[in-house]
Amino acid sequence: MEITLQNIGRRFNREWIFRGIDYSFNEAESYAILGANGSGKSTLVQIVASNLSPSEGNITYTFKGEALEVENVFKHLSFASPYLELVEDFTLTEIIDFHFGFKEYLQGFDNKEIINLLGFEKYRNRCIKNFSSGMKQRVKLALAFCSSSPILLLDEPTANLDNQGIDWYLSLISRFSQNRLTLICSNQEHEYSFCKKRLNVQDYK
Ligand SMILES: Nc1ncnc2c1ncn2[C@@H]1O[C@H](COP(=O)(O)OP(=O)(O)OP(=O)(O)O)[C@@H](O)[C@H]1O
Repeated sequence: MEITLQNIGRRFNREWIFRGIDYSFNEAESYAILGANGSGKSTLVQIVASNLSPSEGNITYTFKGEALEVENVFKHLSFASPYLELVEDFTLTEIIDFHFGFKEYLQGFDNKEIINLLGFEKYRNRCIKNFSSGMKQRVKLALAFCSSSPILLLDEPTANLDNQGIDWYLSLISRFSQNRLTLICSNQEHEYSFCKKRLNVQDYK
């Protein structure tokens, strides 16, 4: 999967958040999207995910050498962010089944293996609404990691995680970002230190 941004800009009302982004995200590489609070990292990743339209410019997706229609992009990406809501009335095991009603499992994973990866065996029948914010964040990451998709988008991946949770993320990110185009929105070095490529949205004010 390759994603090309041509002269991308986004404004809310009259305020331009960024303009003139020309950039290519190449297959199976890892990118950090950097910038201060409010600089537009989440806005950019929402545009890349095709959840938000750019106010100007073009974005193109190439999958296996062929152009991909914008309306089909969602099928090829996994996304985790603190502002993404989980269905609170589901138990852990139900939410995994629900998620994988729409997505395919990464090879070698199923409901049980994801619960093992989370280390949440004793919480399998607990409702998501009774999970702590850090536990929910781990679930969001595990669902994204274990979905078979060529694009992995993580916005503030260690938000709400304690030191143990951060270590859990760090122990997994290299493995799950391998062979997929990975974008990490962050201003915390530990979250993206493995990314060789960096795009700072503040360079496009
Ligand atoms: N729907 C919206 N309507 C109006 N303004 C918005 C909207 N969404 C975002 N903004 C504004 O766009 C700017 C960029 O927000 P964004 O969330 O992309 O920043 P960020 O770099 O991800 O910030 P943070 O590091 O705090 O998460 C901010 O000024 C924000 O208030």
